Amino acid sequence: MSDTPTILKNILQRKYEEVEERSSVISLANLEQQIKDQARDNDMKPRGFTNVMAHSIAGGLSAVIAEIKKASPSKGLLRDPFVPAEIAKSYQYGGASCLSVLTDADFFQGHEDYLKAARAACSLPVIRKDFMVDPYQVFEARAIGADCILLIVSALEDAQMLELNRIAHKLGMDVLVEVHDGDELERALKLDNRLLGINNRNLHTFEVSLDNTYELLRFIPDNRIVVTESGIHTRDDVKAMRDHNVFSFLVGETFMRADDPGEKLKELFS
Ligand SMILES: O=C(O)c1ccccc1NCC(=O)[C@H](O)[C@H](O)COP(=O)(O)O
Repeated sequence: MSDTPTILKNILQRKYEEVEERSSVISLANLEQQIKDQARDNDMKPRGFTNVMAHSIAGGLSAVIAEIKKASPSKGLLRDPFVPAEIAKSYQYGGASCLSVLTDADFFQGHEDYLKAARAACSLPVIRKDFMVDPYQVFEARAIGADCILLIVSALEDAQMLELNRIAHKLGMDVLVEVHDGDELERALKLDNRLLGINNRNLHTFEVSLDNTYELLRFIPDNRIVVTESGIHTRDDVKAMRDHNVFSFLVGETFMRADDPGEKLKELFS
């Protein structure tokens, strides 16, 4: 990776600072205790993110991870007013398989409370959409109720990725491993996770191209569930992906700009 500053590098730098700040307020031991205390609460048990995705696809449907994000670095403010619990209900009604909730505050105007509120308002599994660089964040994810975490290959060394993946599984969560190019894909395939995300957005330049999914697809073994991420806007985009045997989707902006996100989901996917 070059030394030129990019938005992804800025985000990652901030994440390391954030871990320092947060762990000085709530220790890792404290988080672990919270997770233990919640273990008997049925509502907090992991909801089986990957299984729900696999089940949707097996039934011939598209498995849609519907995203709840207020703003993004590339597009600015996407939705205001922004009520995560209402959006979650609307997504469930619209047929989403799972939810993705941005918890990053500085770049996406997200919050952990948004994940808690969205998850409490529906029965769908939820991925904590954030930039994971440290085990502390994985424990934090489970403590707030996340059923899955995102690991962005370009943000991590191999050893870090393995460690975060191992901790997530130990805590009963699933992992979506995200790649953008062939080198990252080669690294991602060393993990045995079923869920593999191909981001059509280059997180350094913001350029989006659905061709990215088509190009990387042929290198992915059949036992993986490929999730195409970013830049899905129309029924034609969905049809083109399905024609390429891609049945799982992560969609944010298109839903966030719609008056009724669940209706928009139906419009694109049914
Ligand atoms: O969306 C951004 O501007 C962005 C910038 C830097 C890192 C990540 C970023 N987005 C995360 C995502 O990839 C999307 O939230 C997700 O795939 C949904 O994409 P879309 O449907 O295009 O909102």
